[in-house]
Amino acid sequence: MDPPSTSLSVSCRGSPRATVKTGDAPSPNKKHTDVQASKFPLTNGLLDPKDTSKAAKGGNTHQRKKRRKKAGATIKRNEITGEIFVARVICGGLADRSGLLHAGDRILEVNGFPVDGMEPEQVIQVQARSQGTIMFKVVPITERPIHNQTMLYVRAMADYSPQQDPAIPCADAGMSFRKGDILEIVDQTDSLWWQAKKLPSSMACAGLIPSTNLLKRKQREFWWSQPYQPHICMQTCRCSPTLCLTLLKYRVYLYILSKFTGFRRSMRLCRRRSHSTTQPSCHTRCPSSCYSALNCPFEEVVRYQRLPQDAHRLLALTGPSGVGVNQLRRRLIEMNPNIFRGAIPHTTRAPKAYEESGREYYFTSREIFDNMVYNNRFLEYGEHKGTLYGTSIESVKDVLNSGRICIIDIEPNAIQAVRTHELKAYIIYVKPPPLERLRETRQDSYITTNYYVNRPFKEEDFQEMEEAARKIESQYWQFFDHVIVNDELQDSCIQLLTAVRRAQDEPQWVPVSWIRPTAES
Ligand SMILES: Nc1ncnc2c1ncn2[C@@H]1O[C@H](COP(=O)(O)OP(=O)(O)OP(=O)(O)O)[C@@H](O)[C@H]1O
Repeated sequence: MDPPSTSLSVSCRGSPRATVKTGDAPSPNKKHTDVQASKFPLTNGLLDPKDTSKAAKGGNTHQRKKRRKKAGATIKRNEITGEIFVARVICGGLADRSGLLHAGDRILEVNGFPVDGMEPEQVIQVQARSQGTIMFKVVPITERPIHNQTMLYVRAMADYSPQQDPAIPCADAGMSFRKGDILEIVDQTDSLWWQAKKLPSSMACAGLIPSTNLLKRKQREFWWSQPYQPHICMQTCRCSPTLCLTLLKYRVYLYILSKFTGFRRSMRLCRRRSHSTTQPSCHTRCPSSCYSALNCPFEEVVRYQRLPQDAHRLLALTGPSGVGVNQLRRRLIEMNPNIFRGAIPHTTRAPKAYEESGREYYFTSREIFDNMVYNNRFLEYGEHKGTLYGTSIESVKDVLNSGRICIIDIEPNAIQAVRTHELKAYIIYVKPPPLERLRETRQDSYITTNYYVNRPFKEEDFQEMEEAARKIESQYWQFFDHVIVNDELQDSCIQLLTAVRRAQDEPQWVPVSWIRPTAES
């Protein structure tokens, strides 16, 4: 005897209902094309016949798109038998909420029209022409797979747009995301196409996104299709420190910031140079400059709330040269030096008469410094006029272990070095305001360049800042926990204080490896 088929009717005035009839058994899957099963309009999960008629009879495409909502299922055709199947049911959509349609169900009829042999697009047209109740006659899948879905949250490391992805089974069911977005993966049944929701979100319905494996595959294919470019970054910094440093050619700016204890002379790596150069450098501890979404298109994250007895999270400010990173850092420390501290840097230069090792700097020999570089003990380091400067992990930990909040400014390519289980850095990106606001707000400010200390800002400084910001954002946006547009300085300081409080006292998404350390982390 044939297995039973089911007629599903979805009504605008009542709950979805089902009746059982007889029909054919579904055939085994062959080659399929997914298409969004339905675009009929829904109001609170029910069909709205008025909207259906409007959408069918009139209005431009945009209006129609706006009125129509997704039914939440996609269909596919067995290319050999011509049978139409439900390809997937989108989590949270009408079909899912009704509990009546399941992936693998074979569709026999839509509103009395037999659909066998039709193209999926034709099936959709039949459905789109329907008003009010839409009736599906289906043969339910005999063995529904049991899925033990585990909750997975990820941070996207790349941008994705379903409309620009020819491989997506159904672009209408796809969900776009931008790097840095937090996604809740609600369904991983299909190893290639996951279902996800963007957080924070009020959207009931999930969207299709490529899985990690699929993205990696796509990125590998893209990478291989690119012309060969020699890559000379020495990621591990296991090279001879002297060779490494010679390659760096970094300059360091020194500012005497304050006479207060804990206020160090800032080690300023030359931002201009590092942002304008296309050569990758190896002056950071981790291979951050080579960080590639190829390795990890999604980063698994968990919600982390610092406990009162835990060390504070490191605050790391970054941004284009001249934007005001150091000014903001300095103001925060000035506000409360008992709470906020910078990390004392190491240097190979001789101490001046008034300087004391461990106060302004840790004064070390070149051999010791080289050794520290070799053992990856610096978050970042550089050379200026034959002298080496570096911020060590140990000096950051000293501040954190003293119960204070450590605030440092870093180059963007040192971000990965501070995103660790032990430092749990909260990354704040300081972004320049639009050009006209830069001109207005920086009228009485001074910039320090490679050649001048404290000269008035010029138009080219603003242009360079904008350009550097664009590059930083395109490469590192996914790592920023907070963004401050440094327009009015006073406002930015308030925003910084708020961000600092949030970082320490409110739950945040952090890499899962910080909470459940793995062998690699
Ligand atoms: N919002 C602001 N409005 C006006 N002036 C500002 C603002 N923010 C910073 N400045 C001024 O801009 C100048 C550059 O700031 P700062 O030294 O902090 O830059 P930076 O980002 O640390 O860059 P670099 O690393 O190249 O030194 C300083 O004179 C500072 O006082």
